[in-house]
Formats: sequence, structure tokens, C-alpha cells
Amino acid sequence: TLFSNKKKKRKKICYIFFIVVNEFCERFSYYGMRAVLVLYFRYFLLWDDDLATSIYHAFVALCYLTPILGAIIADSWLGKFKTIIYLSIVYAIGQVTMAISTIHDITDANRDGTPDNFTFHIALSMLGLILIALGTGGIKPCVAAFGGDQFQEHQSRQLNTFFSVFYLCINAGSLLSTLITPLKSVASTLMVFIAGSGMYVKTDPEGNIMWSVCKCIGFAIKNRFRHRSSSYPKREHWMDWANEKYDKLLIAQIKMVLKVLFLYIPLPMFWTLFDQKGSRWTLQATTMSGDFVSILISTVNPILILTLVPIMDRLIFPLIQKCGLNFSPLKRMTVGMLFAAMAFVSAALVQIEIDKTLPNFPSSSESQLKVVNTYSTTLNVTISPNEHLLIESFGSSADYVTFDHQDITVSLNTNPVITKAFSLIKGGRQTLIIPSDPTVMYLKEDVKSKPREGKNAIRFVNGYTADLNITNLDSIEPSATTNYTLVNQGKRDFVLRHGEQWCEFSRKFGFGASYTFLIPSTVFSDDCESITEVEDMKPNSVHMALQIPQYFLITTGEVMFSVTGLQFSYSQAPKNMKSVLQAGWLCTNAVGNIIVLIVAELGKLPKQWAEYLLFASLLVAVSIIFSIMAYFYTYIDPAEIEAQVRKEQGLEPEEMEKETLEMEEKDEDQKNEQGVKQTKI
Ligand SMILES: CC(C)C[C@H](NC(=O)CN)C(=O)O
Repeated sequence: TLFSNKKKKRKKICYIFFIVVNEFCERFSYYGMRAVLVLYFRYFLLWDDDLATSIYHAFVALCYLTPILGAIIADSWLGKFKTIIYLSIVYAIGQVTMAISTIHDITDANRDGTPDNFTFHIALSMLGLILIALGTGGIKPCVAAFGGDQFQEHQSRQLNTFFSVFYLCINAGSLLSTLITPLKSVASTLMVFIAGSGMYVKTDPEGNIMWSVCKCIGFAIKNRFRHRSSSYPKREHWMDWANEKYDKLLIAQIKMVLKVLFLYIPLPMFWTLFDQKGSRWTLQATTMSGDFVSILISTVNPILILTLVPIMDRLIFPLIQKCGLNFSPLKRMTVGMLFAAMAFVSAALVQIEIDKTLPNFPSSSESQLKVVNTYSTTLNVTISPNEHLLIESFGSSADYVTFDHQDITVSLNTNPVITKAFSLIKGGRQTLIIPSDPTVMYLKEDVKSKPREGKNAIRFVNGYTADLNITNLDSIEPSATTNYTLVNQGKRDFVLRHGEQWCEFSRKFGFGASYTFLIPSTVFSDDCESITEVEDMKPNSVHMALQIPQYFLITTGEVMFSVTGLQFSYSQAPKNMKSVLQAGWLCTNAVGNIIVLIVAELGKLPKQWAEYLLFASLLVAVSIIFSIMAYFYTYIDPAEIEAQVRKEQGLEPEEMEKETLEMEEKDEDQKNEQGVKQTKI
């Protein structure tokens, strides 16, 4: 017996391995594609930021809505195994379609590197994304539930470990996703999953269960309405009004599912905060310093998951249990929400620090102006009505001057005095460039937000007497100013050239700054030494490491909330509705994403830190509501309830046991048979 038990255990580990590796590969493919999706929208389809982010969030929301479809197909029709196989094929077709849509040569007849027919590429990529959403979302509830199905009722500890390992694989897949192409991994996902085919415990679908559930609920509501008079005796539960027509077992199962779904109502709020990691927090990082921005953003969450899940499972939860505290799943989820709220408080504190260092940008009714002087002497600049600035040659005004009107007149104390009228841009920042011939002074528009991704915006004013060529820039005419170019952090070299003459100019950049470099007429004679710099925007000074606490808190929250939610959704579902409840759980994520979309569309509070605090407070309020709901929730053992109802229906426990035994024996025979077949092959 000992030998055969060990053998069974080893066999189980083996086929669980196929399932978790399958999840690893699938997440690998999904996150690998998702990581480059916004870039594809921005730089291939040439969409603007807003459209790219909206479509991205809509796609993510769709990926977490389609699980309902997958669950219906699995529980009512194909069974989980076949659903996973077929929808994985749809998934792979989606990835191929998406890949084809990125080949610009298909419509680039004139070979200029730009597609000629954007509509074709957009249509193809949208089709690809829909297929991917259908594939990834459709299989998601089935894989988790299918994994759970491999365990027997008494194996609840192993089941919990399975879900933790399953979650680890999700995150290991997402962590490594950038290294291997997504396409290969969909194919390997399928192969890994099929490889374990002969070993799995496959539960059969029980007819069109979803349709029966809807009909049963509809009947209960109608029947309750028909018997609304007080002369009819009350029933314990409103679903009991379906007793006249529907099987008691089905009614009991629906009650279990509805109880859990009701509990899910407040949960999207957690995901609303969680999913802002990828939007608001990423933007916050671009206003900070530190050279690990992209690495931090894409890897910190999965790395923390890989560390925290084992720590929680092996250390924290057992320790809490040893202290005699009952840290039930719903309590864990509540604490998870509170951690996410704390993460947002931490983000607000970081934001307050950042705000102290941010430039004072103009409001929508204001205009800001700075003056740069490349004239040969110091100038006294008067900006009507009462702004007087003294600006050295090849220098600038100390900071931007803010005006609440747009029409200004500028006078220079040259001989004769030069006066010129300008109209400033409302809500904009501009620089008045005074060239060597001040009569042609002109306005140049400046950046009015922090350069993206911690880059630096730089431009040059040519005070040299002839055209100049600067590395990577078009040639600049005398007295002209280039447009901004974005440069990365670190040391950058520029070569300035005019005919045979040249000199090299080096500059070390930080993060998120903006500079105007003034090139004097002596530039070649002093080997670029005399180039002066005007700091239009200071580099970021709050270090990105300050974001680590908020990532740590939200990931701790995720481990408590999400891993537990996954286990809870499986354990509280009746056998024939496991995928449906998994889908319901994933839908809370979709709704959370939709809320992010709506919030982004509605705009933000004037202060970002206030918005973070608002979200934190909302989640605390929601977690209080959830804890009250959880207090009234009684954990159930679906199998026990089903057995009890069966017993009440007259099916003797012995018969049931016999039935189960027969099924188990059948399963075992089937597996042995397949094992023999495989060995023969
Ligand atoms: C809604 C899911 C549980 C999301 C999950 N994401 C992560 O684990 C991210 N740390 C996924 O399945 O991708």
C-alpha cells in the first residue's frame, strides 16, 4: 500500500507539472505580447497616447471577460480539457494574425518603410487581439479549475499548495516573457498540455448547465412574483421558489454559486487600484530619478510574487495559525485589500515629495515666458507692463515669468530701443530668443511636462555666423533654434561641424530635464568650451527606489487577495460549476480594469497625491463592506452539501460510495490502459 501510494503521489506530481508548466508558457506568451502592445500602437499604427492606452486597457478588460465564455463552453459542452485545447488553437491563430499585422512590407508597395494601408493593419491586429482575448481568457478559468480537479476532496492542503504554485508559474512566465518570442510559447503551451493528456482526471460536462441555471433562476423569480401575497408561506431562500419545477441538487448548487458571486461585488475595487501600477505609477516613475525605470516597472511585481508566495505559505500563514489565530480566506482577502490601500497611501507620500521638486507649470489660463539672450552684450528687457529683466550675453532669465494675459510687448535697451509685440500661447511655456540681430527676436515653444520615460529634452540655439551640423540633428541656420530632441540619461557626445571645422561637446544627463544649449560665434576657436546651457526644467531628484515600498505593499496585498481568491473560488464551487466561479472571479478583474478606463476618461483630481488618497480611502471603505459581508458568509463543503441533497433525494450513501469507487476504478483502468498504449508507442 505504501509503495502504491508513493507511486500515485509521484504520478500526480507529474501531471500537475504539465498543468503548471502549461500556465507558465501561456502567461509567457500573453505578457510577452502585452509588453510591446502599447509600443506597437504608438510606433507602428501611429496612434496617440490616449487611444493607445484606452485600446490597451479595453483589450486587458476583454481578456478577463472572455473567461465567462470559456467556462460556459467547458462546463456545459466540451469539458475543460477539450476547451483548453480548442481555445489554445484560437489563441495561437490570434498570435499569428497579430504577428502578420506587424509586417509592414505587406502593404508597403513603395518600400519606404511605412505601411500604405493602415486600415488593413488595424483590422488585422484587432482581429488578432480579439482571438487572443478569446483564447487566453477562455482557457484561463478552465486551466485553474482543471488543475484543482486533479485533487480529491480530502486533499485541501495540497489543493492550496497547487494554487500557490500555479500563481508562481503565472508570475515566472510573466517575468521571463520578454526573453523568448510569444509565438513559440503558444505552440509549446499546447504541446506541454497535450503531453499530459493520458494522465489527467477529466470531469465530463453535465449538459448545458448555464442554460439550466438561467432557466432555474428565472423560474424562481417568476414563481416568487406569482406568490407575492402574504397568504403564501415564506421560504427559507428565494431560490426555493424553483422547488416546484427544478431538481433540488441544481437549486442547492445555484445557491452556493450565488452566495459567492454576491461576495464578489466589492472586489473589482481592489483591481482598480492594482491595475494602476501599469498606468499612474508608471507615469509617476517618469518624474523620478534612477536608472532602473523599465526594469523596475516590468519585473518588480513578478519578482516580489516569486519571493512572497513561498514566504507567506511556508512562514507567515503557518505562524499566524500557530498563534491560534483563525486567518480564514476571506480575512486574508480583506487584509490584502488593506495592503493595497496602504500601497496607495505610500504612492501619495512619494507624490508629495515629487511635487515639491516639479516645476510650476502654467494653468490653462496662464502663459509662461523665459528670455534667452545670444546678443553680444547684456540686455535690459522690459516686458509690458512691469516686468524688467537684466540678462547677460549668452545667458537667460532666472526662471519663467508667469502672465495671466497673452498679449505682451517686449522692449530691449539697445540703441535704438527695439520694441516688438507678441502673443503668448495660453497654458503654454515659451522662450523669447534674442539672436545676434535682436530685431528678429522670436518665440520658441518649450516643453510643458516632464519628458517621458526619464529622458531629457534638449535643443540648440545657433549663435554661430553660419549653418551648423550637429550629430543626429538637421543642419541649423544662424540664429535659429532646433526643436527638442530626446536623449537618454548618462554621458552623451555631440559633434558640431561647419565645413572642415568641428569640435566635440560632451554632457552628462540625469532624468527628466530639459536644456537649451547656446552656441556662441567662438565655438570652434575654443573647442566647444564656450557652449552654455540654460536649464529649462530641472532633472528629477526623487529617487525611484522610493517606489519600492508601494510595490512591496501592493504585491503583499496581491498575494493575500488574489492567490486566496483563486483558491476560494475553486473550493466553494459545486463540482459542475468550478470553471464558472473561476470566470466570475476573473470578471472582478475585468470590471476593475473598466473602472480604470472610466476614471482615466473622466480625468484626474488636480493633485495626483489627492487622487491616490481618494483611491486608498475608497478601498478601505470597500474592504470594510467586504469584511461585513464575509462575517455573514459560512464556508461550505460543496461535495458534502451535494451528498446531503442526494441523500435527501433517496440516493443511499452506500450507493454513492459505490458509484464513486466504480468511477475511480474506471479512471484508474483508463489511465493504465493509456499508459500501456503510450509505452507501446
Ligand atoms: C487576475 C489575475 C489573477 C492576474 C494574474 N496576474 C498576476 O499574477 C500578476 N502578478 C494573471 O493571471 O496574469
